[in-house]
Amino acid sequence: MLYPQRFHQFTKEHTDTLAALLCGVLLFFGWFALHLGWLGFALLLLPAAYVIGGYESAREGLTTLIKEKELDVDLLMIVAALGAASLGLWRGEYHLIIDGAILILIFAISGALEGYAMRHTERSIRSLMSLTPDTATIVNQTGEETIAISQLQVGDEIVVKPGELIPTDAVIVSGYSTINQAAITGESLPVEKTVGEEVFAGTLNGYGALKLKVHKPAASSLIQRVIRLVEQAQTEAPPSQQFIEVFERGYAKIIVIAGILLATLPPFIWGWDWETTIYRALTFLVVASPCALMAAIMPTLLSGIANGARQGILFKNGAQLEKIGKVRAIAFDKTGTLTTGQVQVSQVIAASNYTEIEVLKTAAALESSSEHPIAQAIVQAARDLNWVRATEVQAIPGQGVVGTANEQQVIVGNIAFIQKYVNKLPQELLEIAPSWEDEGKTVVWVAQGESHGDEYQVIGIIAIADMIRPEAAGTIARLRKLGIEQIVMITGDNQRTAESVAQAVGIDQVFAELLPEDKLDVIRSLQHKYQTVAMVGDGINDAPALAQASVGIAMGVAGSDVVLETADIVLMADKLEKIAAAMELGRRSHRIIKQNIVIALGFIGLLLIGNFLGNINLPIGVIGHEGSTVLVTLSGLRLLK
Ligand SMILES: Nc1ncnc2c1ncn2[C@@H]1O[C@H](COP(=O)(O)OP(=O)(O)OP(=O)(O)O)[C@@H](O)[C@H]1O
Ligand SMILES: [Cu+]
Repeated sequence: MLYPQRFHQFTKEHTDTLAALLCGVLLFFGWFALHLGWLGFALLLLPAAYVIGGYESAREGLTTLIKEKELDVDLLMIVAALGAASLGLWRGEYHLIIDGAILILIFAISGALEGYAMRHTERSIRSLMSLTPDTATIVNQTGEETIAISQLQVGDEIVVKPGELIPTDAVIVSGYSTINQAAITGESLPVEKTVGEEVFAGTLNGYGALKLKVHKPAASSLIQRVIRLVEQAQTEAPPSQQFIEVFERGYAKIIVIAGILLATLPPFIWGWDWETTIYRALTFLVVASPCALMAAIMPTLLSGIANGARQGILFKNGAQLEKIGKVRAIAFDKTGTLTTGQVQVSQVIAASNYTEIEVLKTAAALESSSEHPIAQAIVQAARDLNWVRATEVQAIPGQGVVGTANEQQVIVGNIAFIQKYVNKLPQELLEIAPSWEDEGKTVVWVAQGESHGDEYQVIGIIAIADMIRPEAAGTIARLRKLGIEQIVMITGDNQRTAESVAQAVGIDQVFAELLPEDKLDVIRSLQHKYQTVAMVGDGINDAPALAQASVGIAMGVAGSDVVLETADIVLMADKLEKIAAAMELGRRSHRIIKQNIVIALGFIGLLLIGNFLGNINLPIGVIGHEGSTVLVTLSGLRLLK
């Protein structure tokens, strides 16, 4: 049964192409028959060409007319073609029927082309989905069993053999392997993954056998969410397209009114004969229609989205593709964006009377309840020491955590946070901290005191080191080359650390020690000056700023869900240099759209003048009009490359 089903799919996908083809063949034989003088035969073939080529647009046009009481341009085309045919029949000038059929044919071709652009986009994204297997091998008491993905439950354990596709998002519980994540990131270099790390549905397992634990329902796996996002992208028209659509509807009405006037008045005013009058009115209807203008934007943007998806750049809608090309200022978060965010404890120094072990243990007791990367680094460093998880832990975003451990009130966080509790910081630590910060490290202070007492004491400081992304400096330089006027860093971390990183990557303006809402203010003030501002971030603390920015860009897919939802563009490949690629793509699409609009308006203007001066006949009008529509569509498809 595979073959008929495939055939069915094939025909479904290609109906408009087939219709155009069939229309062309019928038209050709109709024209031939007419030349041989077989009138009856021609009058059989040509109407068939009309029906097959025009059916789809007529149906759509009539639906819009009836349901929304709006005129669309497609309907005008059909009316013009039918008008030509009627005129031909009435006057016995059968070549007019051919002219109308040519109109329908080229119209069908441009529709097929547009459909092709749509499907191509969809396919680039669907190809992600087709990569996920339908079944998974689950391990239970009775051994291994193959079940459908839809039956997987959270908590199930599954095995994935070398060379197999990962069936659903899950966490590795045993084994080690290299995984090709190209399906979601566009990056074919395999990444190493081991126990505790997350693997994604649709990615390809390398040489290691893995045992995984399912930690979220298959339907909410990353790839499914991405597919949903893209489906949304296709249904939401960007503002420029919306504008064109509103314009179209108003314009279509004007054309109809003008067309009716042109078809009725000239015989009375200038004494034209009826045939010339109607012929010119029909030509007017065709050449004045804004088909080419309609095709100027969407195919281009869809092609751009498809192109981005292939490179691991996910545009959530076409508007963002247009916008990122216009960005004049860009703000980067530090941790996890300019740096890898895989932070590590590099040094620990205890205050007098305490030991380094105590500092780490105390900090870990609290940080084990925090999600912050710093927290994870501290817990990791203290993994071989035995400590008891603190109680009453409270995380204060952008500052630190407080809680109770060993019957003591403990505070872990940055210096400003600690100073709220401790009056006098140890002099020797105050001297060391800045030198760490100058190396780009973050200093975490740990203090403790009697519960409910007010005597807190610093017990030590911990240096947290992060690695600057190797591609960061290159990306900043490339953005400067692209003419971005302002590049800033905004971070919750302290000024010295921030400046050290900024200097290393070539950013000269730094806003440090910001709370999440302060980041938002910085974006606002940048927008005031530069209008279109992009923000690049990865953490929850960046979400407000990402939402405020004209273009919010999220790094990587492993980030938090909030960020994935808030951002307009997701760099799935987790590579900074994709920002420059996204901008170039945005600018190219902007350029192509502008060219398209100029071409479209140019053709409409020329043809209108030609028609008015009376030296254009219907076939030339049709070819000029529909030809420019096809030209503009094809020009948009350039962006696929
Ligand atoms: N759980 C925590 N443990 C220790 N310190 C913390 C914790 N959470 C926040 N801090 C302190 O607050 C500062 C700001 O944190 P925030 O999460 O806003 O930004 P960040 O992760 O340092 O950097 P960025 O804003 O560049 O992503 C941190 O640099 C750290 O000093
Ligand atoms: Cu048209």
